[in-house]
Amino acid sequence: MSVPLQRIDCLKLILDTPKGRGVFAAKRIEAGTIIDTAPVIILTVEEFDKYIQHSKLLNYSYNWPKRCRSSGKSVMHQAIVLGLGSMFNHSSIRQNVGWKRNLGAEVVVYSTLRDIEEGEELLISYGACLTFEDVEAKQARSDDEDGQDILSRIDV
Ligand SMILES: C[S@@+](CC[C@H](N)C(=O)[O-])C[C@H]1O[C@@H](n2cnc3c(N)ncnc32)[C@H](O)[C@@H]1O
Repeated sequence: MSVPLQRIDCLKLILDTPKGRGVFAAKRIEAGTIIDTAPVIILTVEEFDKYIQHSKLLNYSYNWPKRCRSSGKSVMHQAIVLGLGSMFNHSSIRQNVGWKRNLGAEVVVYSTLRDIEEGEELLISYGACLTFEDVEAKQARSDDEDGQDILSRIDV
């Protein structure tokens, strides 16, 4: 069995964003473009519970459903995504890259959800359960508080 590995070459890694390292477009990328195909390392439940969840690698793991050989039931595992897949930052409102697990090939395929302009960050959604404070949510809250502050000073 072989898996085609696709990655576009017009990307750059910026090291010092407010979210740490992040992937940016070095030129315009059209909607529907495959950005990367990232192989994963699937962890056993024990490996994750005993070691990985207590380490930095927790921040680089994805839920990975796997069929149990004996029961035939699907059991949720965790997988570490290799390469570029681990460098995409999260946005709840500005995500421009979608991702899909290919369970058989043990890869995650990332593709653009819309046209992305040169200089834009490539952002995915990690879902609702974040293990860190989202800088965008923090920014939105402080913008909101500034608005409330201005309103409270207006005499009506
Ligand atoms: C998969 S890594 C992404 C690459 C990471 N920035 C790095 O330098 O290794 C996930 C980590 O990036 C950071 N991160 C991603 N999205 C973020 C966001 N919206 N707000 C704050 N930190 C974010 C968090 O530290 C998170 O644990």
